[in-house]
Amino acid sequence: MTCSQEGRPVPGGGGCVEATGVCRDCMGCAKTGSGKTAAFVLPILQKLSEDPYGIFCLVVTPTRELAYQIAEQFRVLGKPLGLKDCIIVGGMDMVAQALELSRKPHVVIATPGRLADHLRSSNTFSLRKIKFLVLDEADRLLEQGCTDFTKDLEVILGAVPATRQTLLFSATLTDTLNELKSLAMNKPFFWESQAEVRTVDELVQRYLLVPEKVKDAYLVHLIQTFQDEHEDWSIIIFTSTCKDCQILNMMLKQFNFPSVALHSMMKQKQRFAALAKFKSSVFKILIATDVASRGLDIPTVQVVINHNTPGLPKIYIHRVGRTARAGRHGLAITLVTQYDIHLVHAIEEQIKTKLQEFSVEERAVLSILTQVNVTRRECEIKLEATDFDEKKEINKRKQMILEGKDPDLEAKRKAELAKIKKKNKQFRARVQQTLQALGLGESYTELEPHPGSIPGGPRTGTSPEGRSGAEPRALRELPPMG
Ligand SMILES: Nc1ncnc2c1ncn2[C@@H]1O[C@H](COP(=O)(O)OP(=O)(O)OP(=O)(O)O)[C@@H](O)[C@H]1O
Repeated sequence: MTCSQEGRPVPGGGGCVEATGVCRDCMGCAKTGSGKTAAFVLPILQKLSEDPYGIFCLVVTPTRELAYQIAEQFRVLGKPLGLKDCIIVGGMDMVAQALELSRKPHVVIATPGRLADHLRSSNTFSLRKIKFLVLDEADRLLEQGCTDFTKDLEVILGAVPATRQTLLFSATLTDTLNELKSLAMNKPFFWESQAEVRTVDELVQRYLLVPEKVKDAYLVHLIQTFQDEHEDWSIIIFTSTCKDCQILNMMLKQFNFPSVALHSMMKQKQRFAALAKFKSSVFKILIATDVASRGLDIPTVQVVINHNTPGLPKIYIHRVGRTARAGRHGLAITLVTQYDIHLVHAIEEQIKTKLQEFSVEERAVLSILTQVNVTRRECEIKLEATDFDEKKEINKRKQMILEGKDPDLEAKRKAELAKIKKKNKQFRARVQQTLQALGLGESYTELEPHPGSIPGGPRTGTSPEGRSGAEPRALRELPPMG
């Protein structure tokens, strides 16, 4: 493959070694499951074979599971070279890691937080001689989301030499291109796979319009159907929060589904164990937060279900990319409530394709509705009896302290904000009452979302029943809830 500078690949272009022999930094953007890992592992191993020493290469990646997966690829492909690697991630023994680092492995694969901790606290190893710095899922590493890596990255970038080759990879690089360019120097070579549609052709993408309150019944019905019809299929269900992930797992277990959970509030050993059980197909259902949405390569995954519609199109791209990998086929179903329709439109616009409706037997959903809702409530009560929320609070406080914030001050600010919001709400309610008393309430109630309707006109692939614009049947036929 050859390229143009900062452009798409062009025939006969110069590649990433300039005429002067100096290696240019590289930014690689290709669809999920297309083999980006091997695209950086193989050239690094080739260079390592010419001049083997440690520490030769540093790979930084956002999640611990991904670090282990990348290390596995280095091990398999680097076996003939007698490659020595070292994985530096949080949740594992820091002393053992320090010892491994001091033994000068050829390749270090790390998550930012733990590596920065080692750099701050230890002088038994050095990254001053590395030739390659790889930032896998580079856009995530630079994002300032719920986990902000920027401070740790500063420490890491301060510890690596200026003369190095930096390689940035992701399926969604383009949105953060300008920030990434500041990391990649010496006229970065930018390679982007040419395709209008940003998801793979082998992926069938569907949405299922469901009222918020009956979402779980639809989920249970979908899983039951897939289990009955395709015994060997593995399914990943993505949820928005750790708590939801935990509750859904408890709930599915109550229905005797073989499920495991993966989220950041679990101990690292439990996380690895859950993933291993799912990878080996001992458990066919993985319920996960976005900690599993990037990079994980599990060939047996046939279906991805989004229990919540992702708030950002790029999260959607990575989540659904856990299936239909390396030329295989896969199915992604996104549960969409009346409040999420604008999110679906944003996703469709980004991926340049329309999601089509997935039709289900609604009578079957209705038949399990009460049982599912009661089970969920029972699981919620069980979880409330544990210290799950308390643990979350402790973790939050720890994170704030690490970020240099005062947790008590932050709590006070949050409480004040909530007070202001409450006052605003009361004020709006009073205005609404007054308007209604004057017979002017109509224009305000129009702002409320109508369950089941899809603003933005009819969609492609609507089922023959033509649910677009109409209230879904399940919503009208719901039996009274217990
Ligand atoms: N040339 C190849 N031929 C066949 N399979 C390949 C090839 N290169 C890579 N693979 C396999 O394709 C799968 C997906 O590769 P990989 O995990 O690197 O994808 P990716 O592009 O990094 O995806 P993501 O964006 O989701 O991280 C892996 O199982 C890998 O072993």
